[in-house]
Amino acid sequence: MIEAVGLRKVYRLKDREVLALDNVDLHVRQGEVYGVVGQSGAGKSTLLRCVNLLERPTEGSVRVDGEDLTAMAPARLRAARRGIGMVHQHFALLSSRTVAGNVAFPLEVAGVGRTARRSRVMELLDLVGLADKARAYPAQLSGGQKQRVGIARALASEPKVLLSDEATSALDPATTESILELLRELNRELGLTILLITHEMDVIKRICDSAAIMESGAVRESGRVLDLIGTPGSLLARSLFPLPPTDAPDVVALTYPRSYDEPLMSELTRKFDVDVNVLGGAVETVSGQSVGRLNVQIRGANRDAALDYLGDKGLLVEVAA
Ligand SMILES: Nc1ncnc2c1ncn2[C@@H]1O[C@H](COP(=O)(O)OP(=O)(O)OP(=O)(O)O)[C@@H](O)[C@H]1O
Repeated sequence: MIEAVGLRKVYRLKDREVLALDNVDLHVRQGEVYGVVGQSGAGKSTLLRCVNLLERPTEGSVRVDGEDLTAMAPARLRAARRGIGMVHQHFALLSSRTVAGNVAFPLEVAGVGRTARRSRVMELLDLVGLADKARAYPAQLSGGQKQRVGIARALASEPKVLLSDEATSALDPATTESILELLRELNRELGLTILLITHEMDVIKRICDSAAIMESGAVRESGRVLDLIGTPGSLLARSLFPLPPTDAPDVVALTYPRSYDEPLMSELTRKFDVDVNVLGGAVETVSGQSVGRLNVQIRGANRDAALDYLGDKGLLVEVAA
């Protein structure tokens, strides 16, 4: 759905150059929620702006829905951009227009007639749960409601792809949760492909099917979230499920890359006669699977056989050095 290949972006300043993207590839499948995560300055916003060509990459190509945006003349590019919605961190609403007026704005620009516009705006407000706020002004809304307006406006031109630039960073945790829930629903119900950037690991855990970790303009790791969690040495797994340091003896870090029906820990104690003590960690639902990482102390004469057993079951077993 989104195929970016070999993206490089160099910003030329007066006295120096900044390499914001360094040979970045991105493959976002149709109908998935894809998260790009990284610290400030990693190049996430530049990547997002290069995907809809708000920023022209210095090198590389971007295809959205099979069309090469980088090769398009300006008029065709403007038309193609209507198929890509964008949601902003600070909402970017017009304060002098009502909620309905904000959502109607892209429809007006696209030349949609008044009657069709009105019914489309009400449909969109209904979709984001704001049908009763059509006549309110942005200043009368909460942050979460403003973002719902931003999302409705982004969907006005019926895009196939939604780009989200830190859509929840300015919101409190409960509101973040409800906006993420809304994005997930829109993804499922409309088949909308969502590419989001975030600095919050929790966003990846909550709604992303796939993810990329960026650092210094480059992608360090990318793929399906569950696959990455099951990959030895994964940065994503460590970032999603950080383990507190421990100096207790005989501790192993266990990564569960999927749900298990069988009670593995009690099987260990029964089959191998070892003592098992969970010291810390977290197990959470990601893409419908219970996955996580735990620090577990395993002691007894058959410890090595017990660890092999867990490895055979598909757990990642990392023995502290
Ligand atoms: N218009 C610009 N001119 C010059 N340098 C820029 C410009 N935009 C971004 N940069 C630089 O490019 C690098 C990547 O910035 P970018 O904003 O893409 O990172 P980011 O991961 O989105 O960070 P943040 O979350 O803080 O926005 C940084 O070093 C930044 O200073």
